[in-house]
Amino acid sequence: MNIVIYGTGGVGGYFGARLVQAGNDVTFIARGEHLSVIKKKGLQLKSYKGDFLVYPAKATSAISEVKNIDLILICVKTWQLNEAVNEIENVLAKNTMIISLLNGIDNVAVISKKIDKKHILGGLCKIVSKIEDYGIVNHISYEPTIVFGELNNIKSKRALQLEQTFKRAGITTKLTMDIQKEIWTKFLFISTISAIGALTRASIGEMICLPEIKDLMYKTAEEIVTIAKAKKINLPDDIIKKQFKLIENQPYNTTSSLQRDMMEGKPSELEAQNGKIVKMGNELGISTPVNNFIYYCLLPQENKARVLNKIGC
Ligand SMILES: NC(=O)C1=CN([C@@H]2O[C@H](COP(=O)(O)OP(=O)(O)OC[C@H]3O[C@@H](n4cnc5c(N)ncnc54)[C@H](OP(=O)(O)O)[C@@H]3O)[C@@H](O)[C@H]2O)C=CC1
Ligand SMILES: CC(C)(CO)C(=O)C(=O)O
Repeated sequence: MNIVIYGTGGVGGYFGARLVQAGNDVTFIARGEHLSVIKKKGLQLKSYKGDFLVYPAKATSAISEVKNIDLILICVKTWQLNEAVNEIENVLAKNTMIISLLNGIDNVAVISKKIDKKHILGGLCKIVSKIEDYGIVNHISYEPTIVFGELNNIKSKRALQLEQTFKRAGITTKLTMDIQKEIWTKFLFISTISAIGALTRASIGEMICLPEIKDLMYKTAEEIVTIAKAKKINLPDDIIKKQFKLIENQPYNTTSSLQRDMMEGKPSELEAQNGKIVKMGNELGISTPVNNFIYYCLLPQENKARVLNKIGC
C-alpha cells in the first residue's frame, strides 16, 4: 500500500515505521532538523515491542512530491491540522483515504471543511511515544492501537482491507461500527487525565492514589459525559466506571502527551481538550466548573508557550 504519514512524531513515527516493516511503501512528512537526520540516517524506532530502523527512509516536507496515495495517516498536533489539510487537499487521487490519529473530537470536521467526506474515515490511536531526538522516536509504553471506521459506520470493503494492512504490520486494530462513540470515549479518557496531570505535574499513578485528585478527575469526567449526552453521543451508562478502570490499570508513571508538552514549556492541545469542554459547556448552557478551573489555571502557561514558540491557536 502507498501510505503517507503526515507528521513524523511520536505517533506517526511509530505507526509509519511498523507499516514500513510490514512491506508497505511509506513516505514520511517531516521538517527541519528532524527531516534532515531522517534523510541522512533513517528513522530509528525504539520500542519494547522491538526496535526498527527505517533506512533508507522516504521522507520529505512536501507531500506534493508523492503520487497515487492510497492512505494518508494524519499525525500532527490539533493546531497544525489546518495547515496539513491545506497541503493534503492538492494531492488526492480518486481513492485516497485519510485518517486522523489525533486526539480531540473536531478533527473530521476540520478535515471535511476542505476535503470531500468520501475520502475520510474516522480514527484515533492509543500509544505513549515521543520524539526522543532528531530522527529518533521512542515508544515508551501502551499497546499501540489504531481504532478506525467509516463515518457512516458501515463495514466497507476498503475499511476491511485497511484492517488487514494494520494487522499485518502488527498493530492492534479495531474496525468500529461507531467511530463517534470511540472518538468521544478517547476524548473522555484523555481529558480526564491530561490537563489535571499538567496542573499537578504528577503521573497517573500519583494522581489516582490521592482521593482528592481522583475525585477531581471524576468530576471532570462527569462534566464531559453530561456534554456528550447533550450532543446525543451514544456512550454507555457505565462509561466513567469503565474509563476509571482503564486509568487505574495504566502503568504508575504514565503521563499524557499534552501533559509532557506543558511540562516542557511547549505549546499543547489544551484548547482541543479541556478548552473544548469549556467552550461546548458555554454553547450548550451546561456548567463545567471543574474543567473551567483546570483550563483557566493552565491558560497563562499555554499562552506563554505559544508566544515563545511564535504559534497561534
Ligand atoms: N504521543 C503520544 O503518546 C500520543 C499522541 N496522540 C495524539 O496524536 C497527535 C500527534 O501527537 P504526537 O505524535 O505526540 O506529536 P509530535 O509533535 O510528536 O509529532 C507531530 C510531528 O508532526 C510534525 N509536523 C506538523 N506539521 C507539519 C507540517 N506541516 N509539515 C511537516 N511536519 C509537520 C511536527 O513537526 P514540528 O515539531 O516541527 O511542528 C512533529 O514532528 C496529537 O493529537 C496527540 O494528542 C495520541 C495518542 C498518544
Ligand atoms: C494517554 C495516551 C497516552 C493514550 O494513548 C494519549 O492519548 C496521549 O498521551 O495523548
